[in-house]
Amino acid sequence: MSELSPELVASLEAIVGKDRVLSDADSKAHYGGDWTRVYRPAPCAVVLPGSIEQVQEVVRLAARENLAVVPSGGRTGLSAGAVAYRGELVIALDRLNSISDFNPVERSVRCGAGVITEQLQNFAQEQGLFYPVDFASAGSSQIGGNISTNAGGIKVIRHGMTRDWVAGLKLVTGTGELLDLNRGLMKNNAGYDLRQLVIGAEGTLGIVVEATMRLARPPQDPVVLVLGTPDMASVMEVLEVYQKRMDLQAFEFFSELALQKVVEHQGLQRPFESPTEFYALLEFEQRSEADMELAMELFEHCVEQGWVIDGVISQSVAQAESLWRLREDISETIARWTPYKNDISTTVSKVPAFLAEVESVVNGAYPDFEIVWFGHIGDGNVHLNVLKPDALPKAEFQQRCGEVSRWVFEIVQRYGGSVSAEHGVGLLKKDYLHYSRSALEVDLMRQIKRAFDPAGIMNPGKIFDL
Ligand SMILES: O=C(O)CC[C@@H](O)C(=O)O
Ligand SMILES: [Zn+2]
Repeated sequence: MSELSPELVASLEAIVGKDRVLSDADSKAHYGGDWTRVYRPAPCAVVLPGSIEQVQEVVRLAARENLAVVPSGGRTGLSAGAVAYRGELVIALDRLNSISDFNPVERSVRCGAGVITEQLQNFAQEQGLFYPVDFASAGSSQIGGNISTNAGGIKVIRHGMTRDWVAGLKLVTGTGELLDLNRGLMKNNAGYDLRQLVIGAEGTLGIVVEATMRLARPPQDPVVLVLGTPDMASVMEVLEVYQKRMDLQAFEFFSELALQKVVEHQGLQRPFESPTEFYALLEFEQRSEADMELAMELFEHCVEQGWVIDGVISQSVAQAESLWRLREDISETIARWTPYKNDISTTVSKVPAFLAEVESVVNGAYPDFEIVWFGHIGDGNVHLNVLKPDALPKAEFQQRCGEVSRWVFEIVQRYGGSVSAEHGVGLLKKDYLHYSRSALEVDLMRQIKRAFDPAGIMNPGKIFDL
């Protein structure tokens, strides 16, 4: 359905208010898409409910009318999980953006689905606490969307994914009922943990409307090291050496090409003069002088072994932040080349062999394309971005990369890895799901979806087809 009938518009307006149903072209393009930029947004309309009850009423109406809905948060997703591409109704959660019920004993806080990640991070800081899930899009992404994609980011090695911080959540199912899952309990073995099913379900089971999020103690003075390494195998040696002796907050990596792009387009300084194939970025807490001494001792050991060629260590919080930009700004910087994205993972110990195989396949397959490597190597997760040459039409580029993807995913499958480590499946990785999940698993997912959403109206076509 590309346009809503006047009767449906009137029914929706009666629920959410007259100016909260949008059907102009700009609003449809804005709320109907995400950062994937592969699919053209084509919703029938956008509604902005102001309460949980209104979300329920809109979903009940949609179920009666057999109208598909797409929940929309900060729309920073990279797998088209929040793209309305075939006349769906977009339900944008922006107005459910209040933070309440802070509980210092539990170290938890209640967030509407539309609370921006950074808003929660700032709130935690005001209470002397810390919300540790962090990534470059934290200024736009919303808690409901983070939960629906189980967002990861740059501190997973230390603090885990969004899943680890959700103490409870409320979900509006495909029939418009409200589930209150786990209610903030630390221990609750009374049956299946439906909360965990909803986390990462990409809106296919219902709409997350509220969550109780846990907070952590803030880390002490963060120190950042950027180390230049001759190859990927050395990056992994460095990881092993540091992890054996220190509790790392982060262990990220990026290639020389990624660094060149970021330095050129963001006006940043190189960390040091000598270029190396790859760079590792480590963060640790400095609790005492001994931490710094240990970090330096390990650095010297890595240099002696030939795993590190050069390095820099932050001397202030400001310097730590500017070193982080070398890694965090990569995704946004390369967006101008409409890259073909892979977000693949395997278990950490298999990473060196896994990456060697992936590297040889992509280098052979894309002799004429620029390939940018970066990611959360300490979690076994790399982002492999292939940049589109300006002269090549988008469709042809996507098709060529899609063919190579199959070879990459065959390697992923052999290594028992994942075709989507943190960005989700959405529309973008749907055809490749079987490389990571068995037919039985996908069939069980379908049955679970039917139980939550019998009419099949919740973000249909995402992850798998019914
Ligand atoms: O753009 C990408 O491929 C990755 C984006 C994000 O997950 C990151 O780690 O920066
Ligand atoms: Zn990432």
